[in-house]
Amino acid sequence: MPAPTLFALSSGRPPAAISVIRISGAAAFEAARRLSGKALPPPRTARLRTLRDPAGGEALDKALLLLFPGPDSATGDDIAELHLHGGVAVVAAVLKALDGIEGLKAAGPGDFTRRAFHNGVLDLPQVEGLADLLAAETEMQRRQAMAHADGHLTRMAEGWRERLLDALAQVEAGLDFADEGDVGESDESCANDAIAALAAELDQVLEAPSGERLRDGVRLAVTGPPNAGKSSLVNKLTERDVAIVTAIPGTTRDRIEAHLAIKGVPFVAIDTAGLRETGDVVEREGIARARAAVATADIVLAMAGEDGRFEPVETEAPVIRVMSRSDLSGAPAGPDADGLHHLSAVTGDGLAALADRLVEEAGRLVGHGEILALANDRQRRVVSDCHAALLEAGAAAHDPVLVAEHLRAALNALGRLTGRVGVEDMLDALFGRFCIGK
Ligand SMILES: Nc1nc2c(ncn2[C@@H]2O[C@H](COP(=O)(O)OP(=O)(O)OP(=O)(O)O)[C@@H](O)[C@H]2O)c(=O)[nH]1
Ligand SMILES: [K+]
Ligand SMILES: [Mg+2]
Repeated sequence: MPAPTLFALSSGRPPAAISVIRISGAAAFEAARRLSGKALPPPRTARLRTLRDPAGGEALDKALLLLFPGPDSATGDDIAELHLHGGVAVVAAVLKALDGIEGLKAAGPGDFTRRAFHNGVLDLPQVEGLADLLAAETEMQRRQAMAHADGHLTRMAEGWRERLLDALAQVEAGLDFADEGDVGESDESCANDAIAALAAELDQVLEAPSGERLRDGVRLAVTGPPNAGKSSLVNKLTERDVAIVTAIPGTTRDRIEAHLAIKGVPFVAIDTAGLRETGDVVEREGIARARAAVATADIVLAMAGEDGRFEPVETEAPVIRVMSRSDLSGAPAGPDADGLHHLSAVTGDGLAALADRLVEEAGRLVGHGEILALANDRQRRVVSDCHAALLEAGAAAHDPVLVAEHLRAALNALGRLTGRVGVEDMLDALFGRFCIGK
């Protein structure tokens, strides 16, 4: 059965100056012809047309009509695009008219991208990159996502695949000629070198940060005794009033998370309850949550209390020690010889130095602006499977039959990376990340 022709509003929610409706599939051009009632414009050339309801002939809007013939289109199918006046009723009327055309069906979230995947226009890392691009909020996220949507990992994986196929061909040639003395010998040792080299390369890729943290934000927990100035600092860093600040110790009870970007690096700042002994059950729960936030943070900002003392911090994450109120203490703002950051949440002095330090610490998790090979944990898992299979192939070097088997397992892992094999179970979740009309 041929896939239905899908339509959807691809631009944002009306009212807007302009709204774009996309129709994708074998019946797209016929639907456009029925709406516009005239000869279709040449491909990729916009023409002004009066759109009419094919059912009653009523004029619905004057719109631009654009056609993108498959397979060189965003979905690989024929696509017709209608650029309408973005009024609520205009868009609703055109969508209703499309719904009335036989063979057309309203698209669900990610349906167009799913079509592009099935038509081979995009592979899985590109689809993931596209989803990340639509969600990107900071400059570093945008650059990373765009590189992946553009095929950064796809090209790397293609190179790995070719090298694996080469090695496999050499090993198999060795097997075929095994009864003819030492014909396959040199091929085999060539293959073993190639396998070792690729394993070393994948090892480096796996060692480097993956884009997971870049996507979700580096988790930055702020901890310390009551009145240390934690909430004041979080408000200052995020340039918003996210947390209540008062002179009363024990003001913050709950954990408060706020997103912010420093030099394009995404962070999630977590304000927490001040650490102290207390009989108050609510505050005690807040302090337990504070400790949990610190234990799972990527970076911890430990702030000194008003007496200048630090509470012990239990975490594996790097800890940056901060002393606030430099405006009162007169301490020079910025890091001192011990790496202790003096700053003022009132004047903002010392904040830039702290921001630089945070970006530097975050580099180990999100890189320093270079495009990361792996964008997420799924990609990391399959590359790790591929790497493990290569190590097994290396360990089995004495037995070409086993080597070939492990190389096939490595190829299978690469197939899962690009979406050529065995990924059906994760596709629904992935396409569900898109909006309708994408
Ligand atoms: N002068 C000055 N006052 C500050 C500074 N930072 C915080 N304060 C004041 O110190 C008091 C406590 O600040 P908060 O930000 O509420 O401290 P906290 O650590 O969040 O306190 P709890 O939530 O109660 O644990 C408030 O009155 C702030 O205005 C600073 O850098 N300079
Ligand atoms: K307080
Ligand atoms: Mg607070």
